[in-house]
Amino acid sequence: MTFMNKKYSKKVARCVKILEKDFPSLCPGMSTDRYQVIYIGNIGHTTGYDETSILQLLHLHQAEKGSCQLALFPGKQYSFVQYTDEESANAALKTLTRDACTKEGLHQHSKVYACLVPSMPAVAWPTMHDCPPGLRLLEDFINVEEEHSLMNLIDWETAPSDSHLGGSLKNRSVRHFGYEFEYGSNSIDASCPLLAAPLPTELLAIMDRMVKQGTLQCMPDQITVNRYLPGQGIPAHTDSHGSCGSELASLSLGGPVLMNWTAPSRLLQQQREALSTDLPAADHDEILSPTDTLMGYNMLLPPRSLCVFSGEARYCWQHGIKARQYDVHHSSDGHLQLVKRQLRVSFTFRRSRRGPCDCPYKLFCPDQQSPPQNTSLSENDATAEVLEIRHVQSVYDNIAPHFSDTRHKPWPNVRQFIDGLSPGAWLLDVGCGNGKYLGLNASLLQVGCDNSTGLLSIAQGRGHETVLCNCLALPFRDASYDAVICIAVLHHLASPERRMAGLRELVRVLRSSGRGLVYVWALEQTMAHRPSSYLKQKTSKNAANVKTTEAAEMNGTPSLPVHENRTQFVQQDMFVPWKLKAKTSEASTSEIQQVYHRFYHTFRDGELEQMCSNIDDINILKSFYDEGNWCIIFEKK
Ligand SMILES: O=C(O)CCC(=O)C(=O)O
Ligand SMILES: [Fe+2]
Ligand SMILES: [Zn+2]
Repeated sequence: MTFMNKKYSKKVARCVKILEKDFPSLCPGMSTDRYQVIYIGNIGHTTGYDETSILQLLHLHQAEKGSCQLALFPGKQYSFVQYTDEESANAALKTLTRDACTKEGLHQHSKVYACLVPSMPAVAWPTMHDCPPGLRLLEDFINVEEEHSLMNLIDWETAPSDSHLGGSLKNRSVRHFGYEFEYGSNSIDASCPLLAAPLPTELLAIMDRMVKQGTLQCMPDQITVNRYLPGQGIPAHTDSHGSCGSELASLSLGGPVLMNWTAPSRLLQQQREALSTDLPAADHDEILSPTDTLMGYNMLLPPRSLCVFSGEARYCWQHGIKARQYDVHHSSDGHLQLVKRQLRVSFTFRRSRRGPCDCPYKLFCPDQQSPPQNTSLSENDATAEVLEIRHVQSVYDNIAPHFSDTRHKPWPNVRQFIDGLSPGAWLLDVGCGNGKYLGLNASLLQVGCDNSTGLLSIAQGRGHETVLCNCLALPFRDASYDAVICIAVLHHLASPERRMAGLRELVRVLRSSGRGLVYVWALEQTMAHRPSSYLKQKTSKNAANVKTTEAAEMNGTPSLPVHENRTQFVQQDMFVPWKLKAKTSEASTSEIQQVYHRFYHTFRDGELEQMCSNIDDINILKSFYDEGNWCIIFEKK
C-alpha cells in the first residue's frame, strides 16, 4: 500500500467511525442502490464550506431535476444530502467518486469522502427568524389553469410600442398596466395613466377575488409584471410611500423564488417603541458583517401564491430577489433545500395615491421627515451606517462588474506613491475595489480590503490578497503596515464622526514612520479656472453647469439631493447616480436603465487637512489637489 493509500484509508476510517458513533443506525451499506441519501464525511458546518457551495457541488449532475435537501449539523464536520430518487443519489455519488468503491463503502474525489446511507437524520438547528409583521403568504391563490393563462398573457418577444409600457432591465423584463411604475424612484407616475395599457381584463376576476375575500381593501389600479429568467433578480427596494397605497400584492407564476426582506434593526426598534406596540424584540439574523445593522428575513414564494405586503413589511422593510441561479431555503423541518431557479413571472398589484404619505411609520417615511439640511448629514450614527450599507456597499455590489469596467487606469500620483515605497514594504489598500492599485509594484507585499463582495471578488479573481471588511474596523493589528493608501473611500462615509474614525483607522494600522496617501472627492471641481476631468467628461445632454435635481426618496434614511452627473457640486452631502445601462435583450428594442444612488460627502478645500490636524501622531508631508480630488500624504510619528 502506498503512502497516499494509507493516508486515504485512515481518513475514510475516521469518517466511518464518526458516522457510526453519531448515527449507529446509519451504517453505510455495500448494496446501496436503493439509497437516496449521501453521507459526506468531511464537508460540514465546521469545514469552511457554506450551504450554497455544498449544495451546488452536489447538485451539478442533476441541475435540471429540481431540488435536493441538505442536512448540516451544528459543530459537525459532516453533512447529509437527500435526493428525490435513488438514481440521482447514485449519480451524485458517482460524480463525487473518482476511485472505485473501497471496502468501507466510501468513495473519494478531490478529497471528498462520501457514501450512501439508508436515511436522512433529523437536525435540530435554532428556529427560523420572525416574519416581518404585515407580510402574508396565501398559497394556491390561483389554480393551475389560471396560472397557465396568465403566463401566456404577455408577449415578451415583442417590445412595447412605448418605453413607458415596459422593456428589459438589466436583471429582468417588465410591463406596466394602468400607470407606469418607475424603478428609479420605485413610484407610480399617477400623472400619466397608460391609456394604451389598461388593466388586462383577464385579471379583473382575480382582483375582484382579492377584494371580496378581504385580502386587499382597495381594488388595485396599477399592475407591474416582472419576468425573471434563472439568474435574474430585483434590487432591494421599498415601493414608494407616497405614490402607492398601504397594501401591495405580488402573485407568483412559474418557478419558486426566495424573496429577501431587510430592515435596519435599530431604526425599526425605535419605530416599534415609538408606536409602543407589544411586538417582541427583534429576533432576526444579522445578514451582513458584524458592524452592520440590517436584519433579514427570507420567504420562498411558491407558484400560484399571493404575497401581501402591509404595515411594517410594506413601509419599513425593503424587499428584493437576489440575482442567482439557486436559492437556499430553510425548510420547516430544519433542512436546507437548494432550489433551482426557473422562469418566474410575477404580477404586482398596487393602488395609486396622491399627496404626501401619512403612514404611521414616521421614522421610515420620506414624506414625514424634516427637510434635508444643506450642510452636513445628521450625527445619528445608525442613520449614517444604514445609508452606507444601502447607498455605498450594496450599490457597489450591484454595479460591481460594470463599475469595474470603468476603472482600470491608475492615477499617476497614486502610482508614484506606490513606486516610491521600499522593496519588501507592506502596503494596505483600504477600499481597493477591483484591485487596480494592487500589483503595480511587484516588490511589495500588498493586501487590499473592501466591503463590497462584488468588487472584492473581481480583485481576488485577479490574484490579489484581499480581505472583506469595513474600513471602520480593519482586521489588522496596530502598526502592521509600512504604507496605506485609501483612494476615493472616506467620501463614502456618511457622518463627520465616521470620516474621522476612518482616517484614525488608517493611522492605527500604520507603523511609526509609515506613510499614508488619501484621496477624497473635492467639492471644488474647478481649480484655477480649469475644470476637473470629471467635469470635462460632461456630455452635451447636461450642458447646464450647476443644477440640483429632485431629492431621492429614501426609506429609513434622510432624503438628499441627487447630483446631476458631470456638473459642479452644489452641496457636500448628496447622492450621485450610477446608471446601469440595460442590455437590449432578446427581441426587445426598448431599454430602461436602472439608476443606483451612491452616497458622497465631497470635501471642501482644507477639510481633509483639518481632519488630519485632529490626529496627534501624524505629520502632513504633502497636501494637493489632483483632478477634482483633495489629496494628502502623511507620515506617522
Ligand atoms: O417579483 C416580485 O414578486 C416583486 C416585484 C416587486 O417588488 C416590484 O415590482 O416592485
Ligand atoms: Fe416592490
Ligand atoms: Zn410613509
